[in-house]
Amino acid sequence: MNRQIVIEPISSHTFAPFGDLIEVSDTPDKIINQGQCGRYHDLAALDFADGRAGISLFDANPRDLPCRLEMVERHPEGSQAFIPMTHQPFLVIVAPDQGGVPGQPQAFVTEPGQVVNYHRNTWHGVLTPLHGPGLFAVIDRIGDGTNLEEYWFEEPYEVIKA
Ligand SMILES: NC(=O)N[C@@H](O)C(=O)O
Ligand code: NI
Repeated sequence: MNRQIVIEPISSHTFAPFGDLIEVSDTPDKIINQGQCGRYHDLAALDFADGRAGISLFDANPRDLPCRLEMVERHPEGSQAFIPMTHQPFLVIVAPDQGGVPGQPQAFVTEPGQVVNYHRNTWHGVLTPLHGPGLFAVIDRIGDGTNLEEYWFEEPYEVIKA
């Protein structure tokens, strides 16, 4: 069984089954602040069941490629957005759900400046910066319960560049 995952280009279309890929476009939705700022409005589907939205800061260790994927996780009660505080790409791993367990994982690397919002209950790898500092703002659900389901693969995958 091929346990290699080849990184593929990310686009809002390829990522759509798993979440929102957020970035500025050529034309802002609205020009504000006396013409000094473009607003790119309401770009993600946020979802926080029985809880509230929170902003946290994550300071994660950068990883080198190729890297091992030993597990994926998901948050049954809410979406989770990762907003890089640097202009650096990061690794995004997602997998479809197949009867309650993850199917074949897919790997993407964002373009600098792109933001990712995992939809509620989407299998994903943990935050994986590829360059330091691995500083991110994270918008996810604050509420009761664990809101975390982990799945450890019997055999790890190797994530490699195309
Ligand atoms: N557990 C946690 O707060 N972080 C993970 O959900 C993650 O996706 O990195
Ligand atoms: Ni997560």
